[in-house]
Amino acid sequence: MKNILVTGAKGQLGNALQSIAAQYPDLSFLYTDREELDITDAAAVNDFFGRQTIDAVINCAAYTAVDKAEQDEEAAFLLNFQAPLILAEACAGHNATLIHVSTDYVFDGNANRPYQETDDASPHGIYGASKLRGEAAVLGYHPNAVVIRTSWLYSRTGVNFALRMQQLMQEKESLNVVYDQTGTPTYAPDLAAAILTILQHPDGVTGGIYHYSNEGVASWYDFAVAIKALTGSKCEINPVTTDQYPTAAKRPAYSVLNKAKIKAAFGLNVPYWRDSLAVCLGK
Ligand SMILES: NC(=O)C1=CN([C@@H]2O[C@H](COP(=O)(O)OP(=O)(O)OC[C@H]3O[C@@H](n4cnc5c(N)ncnc54)[C@H](OP(=O)(O)O)[C@@H]3O)[C@@H](O)[C@H]2O)C=CC1
Ligand SMILES: Cc1cn([C@H]2C[C@H](O)[C@@H](COP(=O)(O)OP(=O)(O)O[C@H]3O[C@@H](C)C(=O)[C@@H](O)[C@H]3O)O2)c(=O)[nH]c1=O
Repeated sequence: MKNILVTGAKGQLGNALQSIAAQYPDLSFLYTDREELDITDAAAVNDFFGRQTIDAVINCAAYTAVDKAEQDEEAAFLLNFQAPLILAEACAGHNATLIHVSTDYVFDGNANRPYQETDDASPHGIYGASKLRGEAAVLGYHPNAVVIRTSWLYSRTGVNFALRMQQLMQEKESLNVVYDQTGTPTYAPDLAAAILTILQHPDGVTGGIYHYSNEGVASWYDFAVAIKALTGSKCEINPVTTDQYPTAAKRPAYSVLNKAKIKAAFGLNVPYWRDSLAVCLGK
C-alpha cells in the first residue's frame, strides 16, 4: 500500500483526485489543504513528514488567480515557487515521489505547433512566471520529481471557465468570448486519473517535465460554444479578439501541449476534450 499525501486537496484537482480515489485500492490517501498543512510553512511540512510515512506527494496547492497575481506577486511566488521548493526538499529527504502540477501559461504562445517539454518557456504574466520558477525549484531539489504541465483545467467544482460560462449564460442574454487564444481544455478527473496511473506504473517514474491535456484544440470561444450546445443555453456567444476583452494579465495566444512524451512513458490513453466536456456536463 502506497501512502499518498495530497496537498491543496480542496481545490479543483484535489477534488478530482478524491472523486476517483476509490478506483485505486492499492493507494492510501492523506488529503490536506491549507488548514491541515500549509505548504508555505517549512517547519509544518517537515513535521508532517516526520510523523507520517509518505511514499508520494501530489501537489495540487497553487495560486491560480491569473489576473489577481499581477497585483499580488509576492503571494503568487510564495505559493507557486517557495512552497514547491519546500515540498521538493522534504520529498527528496524522505525518498518520496513528488508529482507537481504546472501550466501552459509558462509559454509565450508564439508557437505554431504543439509545445514540447524541451521548448523554451517565456511567460507573459506573474502567474506563469511564478509557476515556471516553481518547476525549476522542484527539479533542482528533486531531479526525480514529475512536473506535469496541464492547461485550461475545469470540472464540476471550484473556480473554472466552464462553470463561469454556465453561470454567465444563465444571467446574461449575450456574452463576448475571445477566439484568438487557442489551447486545450482539460477535465480535472482525466488529469487525476493520469497522475494515479503514473504513480502505479510498474517501471516507476522517471523525473522531469511532462505535458498533459485532453486531446484536440479549441479557442475559449469554441469551448464556450460547446458548453452552450451541451447545456441547451439560449445565450448568444459573440466571438471577439483579445483586444476587445482586455484583462490584467496577458495570456498566451497559443498553448496547445504536445503529449507524446507522457503517452509513451506511461501508456496513457487521453480523452478528446469534447468527449470529456460531455462527461462533465452529464451528457
Ligand atoms: N485551474 C486551471 O485552469 C489550471 C491549473 N493548473 C495547475 O494545476 C494545479 C491545480 O490547480 P487547481 O486545482 O485548479 O487549483 P485551485 O486553485 O482550485 O486549488 C488550489 C488549492 O490550494 C489551496 N491552498 C492555497 N494556499 C495553500 C497553502 N499555503 N497550503 C496548502 N494549500 C493551499 C487552495 O486553498 P484556498 O482556496 O483556500 O486558497 C485550494 O484549495 C495548480 O498547480 C495549477 O497551477 C494548470 C493549468 C490550468
Ligand atoms: C469570463 C470570460 C473570459 N474570457 C476570456 C479571458 C481570458 O482571455 C480567457 C480565459 O478566461 P479565464 O480568466 O476564465 O481563464 P484563466 O484564468 O486565464 O485560465 C487559466 O487558469 C490558469 C490557472 C491556468 O493555468 C491556465 O491553463 C488557464 O486555465 O477567456 C472571455 O473572453 N469572455 C468571458 O466572458
